[in-house]
Amino acid sequence: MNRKEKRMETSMIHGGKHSDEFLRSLSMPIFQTSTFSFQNASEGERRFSGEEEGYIYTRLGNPTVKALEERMAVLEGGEKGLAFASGMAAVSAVLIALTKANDHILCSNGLYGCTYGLLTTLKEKYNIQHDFSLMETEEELRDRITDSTACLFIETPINPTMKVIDLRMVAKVAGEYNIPVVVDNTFCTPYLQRPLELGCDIVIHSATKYIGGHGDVIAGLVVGKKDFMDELAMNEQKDIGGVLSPFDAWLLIRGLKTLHIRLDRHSSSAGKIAKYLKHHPLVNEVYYPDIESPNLKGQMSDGGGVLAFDIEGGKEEAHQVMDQLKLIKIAVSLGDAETLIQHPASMTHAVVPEEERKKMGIGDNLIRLSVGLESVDDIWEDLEQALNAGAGKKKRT
Ligand code: MET
Repeated sequence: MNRKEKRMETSMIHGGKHSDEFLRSLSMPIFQTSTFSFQNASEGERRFSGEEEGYIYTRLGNPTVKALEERMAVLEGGEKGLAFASGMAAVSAVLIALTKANDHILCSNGLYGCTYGLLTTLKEKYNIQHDFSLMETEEELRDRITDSTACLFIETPINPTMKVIDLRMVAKVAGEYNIPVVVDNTFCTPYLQRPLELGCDIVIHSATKYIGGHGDVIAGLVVGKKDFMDELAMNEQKDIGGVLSPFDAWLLIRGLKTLHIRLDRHSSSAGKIAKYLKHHPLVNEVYYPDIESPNLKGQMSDGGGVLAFDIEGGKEEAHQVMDQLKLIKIAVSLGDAETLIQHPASMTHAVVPEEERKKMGIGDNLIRLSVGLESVDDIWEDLEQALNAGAGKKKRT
């Protein structure tokens, strides 16, 4: 059976490694081992030289981790996947692989705070410059590309402003200059958006979020073309060494099996909450992807589970609303069964200087919500009472 031909929901459960290899175990076994012994010294030598395939040491490869990597490659429609110890381990490995000193990285107009922090480090240490582009038109994008641009790094939807970028347009322009396009697909997962099919080159995930889905693992994933991924495995993954543990890989394999069902519910609940919020008098603006927008041409199959909104006031009012919540947890992260709320300006994006934050559209009154799997009515009841008790109290006085 050619598993690549199966539909997405089936591939989430069966894609990649065939379990027949492991005593027909239905669930992928956890190879909780640091190393693999050789039958003799010559076998060890052959494996190290690459003359013979086989496991050596878990930092260099592990069957449980490989099963996850193969499944992700199938789901993203890529040639090869690699797993990392965190989303940031994946981002840093890819950016280090694609750049050298004095290069330039062109980014979407908004990035997760730690990705921004990494770019700052690369600039300070290796003079790798970065710029932000709205990526709304071909002209503006062309203007921002320089002779030193080594890659485009894009979040879509952007964390936390939820702005979406037309990946087909970006991939077309970048292709004219032969510049690789890297997409952080964390908010969508391949179930909602497949950047490689739209012409992009490398996909990154914080698998901590929807792929894990249960708030119990920190992990990162990368999918791309075999040549690039082989280099990434041999250099940045192996030698920097931010690899995923076999147990954490197993948690992600388990998480993937229900990803489609979870995301259907996350999306439908988030869509409803976005609508309710739009009608709330104390909410100024709601940010949730408009998948019907003409430039997206069906790029996203659904809106996903994250939204953001501006309330009346600033940081103090935002914190006040959050402090009134009873069911919803104040926590950074997203994609969990639990609804999570956070204040980007003082939490996930606090490291971004205020001026830069404002340019990205992250005001002090912006709140991000990751809509969980609880009853949508309970989520809304909690949010509504918190808005009324927090911001409302302030407004009335
Ligand atoms: C350590 S801060 C945040 C974690 C995660 N990337 C988020 O956006 O919530």
